[in-house]
Amino acid sequence: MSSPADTLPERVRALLPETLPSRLGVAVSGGSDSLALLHLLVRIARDEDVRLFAATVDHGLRPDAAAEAASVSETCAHLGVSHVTLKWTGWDRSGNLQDQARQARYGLLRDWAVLQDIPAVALGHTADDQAETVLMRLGRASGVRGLSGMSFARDLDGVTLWRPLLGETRTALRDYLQAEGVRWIEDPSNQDLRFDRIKAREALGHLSGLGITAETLSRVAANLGRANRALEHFAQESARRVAKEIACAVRVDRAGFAALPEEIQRRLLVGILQRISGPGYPPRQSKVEQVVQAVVAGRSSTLSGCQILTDGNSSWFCRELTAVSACVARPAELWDGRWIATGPDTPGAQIRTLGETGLPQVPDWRATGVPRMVLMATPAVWLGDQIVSAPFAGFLNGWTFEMDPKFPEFSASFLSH
Ligand SMILES: Nc1ncnc2c1ncn2[C@@H]1O[C@H](COP(=O)(O)OP(=O)(O)OP(=O)(O)O)[C@@H](O)[C@H]1O
Repeated sequence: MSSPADTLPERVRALLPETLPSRLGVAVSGGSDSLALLHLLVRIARDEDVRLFAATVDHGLRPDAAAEAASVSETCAHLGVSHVTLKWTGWDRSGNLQDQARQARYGLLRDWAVLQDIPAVALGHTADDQAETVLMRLGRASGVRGLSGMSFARDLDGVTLWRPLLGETRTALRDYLQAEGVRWIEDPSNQDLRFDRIKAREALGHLSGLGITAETLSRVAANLGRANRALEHFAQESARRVAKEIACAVRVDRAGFAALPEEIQRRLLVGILQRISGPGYPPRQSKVEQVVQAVVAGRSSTLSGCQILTDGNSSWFCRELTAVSACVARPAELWDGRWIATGPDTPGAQIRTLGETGLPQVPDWRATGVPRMVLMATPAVWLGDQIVSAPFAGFLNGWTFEMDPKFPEFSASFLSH
């Protein structure tokens, strides 16, 4: 890290996959990091017959933003890289502006990439960003996953994000730009101490006496990233042994679960909850601990729109009936954001929970071996008050339900995305 600027291109190339896609995106704000990334990728793309596409998001929040985007556009034209400015106009003047702007930025970049048939977009996060992330997460008492910081690659709804500068310090990148005679834009919000990231940057400057620097903290992140991958692997293997997906629910063998280390129990629980009620913010640590205890002790509980029921040696994780009882969809529409029904053309058919009134219409539901509460929260096909099909309760009548293929398979729920 912080090694000489003249070997920077080789170091960055070595981090990227061996074969690059023929169309590669790069997100350029105009600051030193992403501008260095642009220049480095131009060199790489030229050597490897890759077409580079750059995008700048104009959040419309600072008077200079449009001029900055125009300056990036000019630089790109000079380098022979096609460039677009993506404008964000969506702020409703409520909520956390930084957070909304960031989410909007990723959304715009993702949609642009999909539209342009660009499978991967490179971002200019550096070792300094990584160190600041780790420092901020220390303040939130994060665990192994959080302290692993940002990963090199991540999926953003079908587009891969790469961070090839994570091993480089901002100083090394600025040295490189200076050597190349490139000028960058200083973002004034980088001085704004209202932002935690800027506070972390400031604090980092006072910790070097303890050997805590951008380099060491980003190495800590890399070490913990490796540990995290090992834990994910173990969690995935454990899930295969003690958990099984049945009828929109997950059945967990309580004895197997109780024998697992606490960290793995927690990871299993969070993965299962997100599998059942869809991705979202992970539940709070204290809540997760309570539910782990409840499963081990055989008590029922609820969390994140899921119901956890005990049935002999098993715990069942299913949708909480009240969380889905108002969900109504037509066949071919997503039910509860995830399930799609396919069956014979039935005008007027609706997808609703099987519920208390539907279950008695399915005489053989007990043959499934699935608890009543679990089945009641599953989707069924209705025509008025009549059940047409309840596949999870064993009454198919020509219908099936499948999870939207955009969701990964169950065992992938325990891996970071
Ligand atoms: N306005 C922008 N337009 C295009 N790309 C941007 C813009 N802002 C940031 N980026 C991209 O994101 C990278 C990281 O910048 P920054 O740390 O400000 O982003 P962030 O999205 O807030 O990061 P994080 O993912 O940690 O929240 C930049 O190097 C650049 O590649």
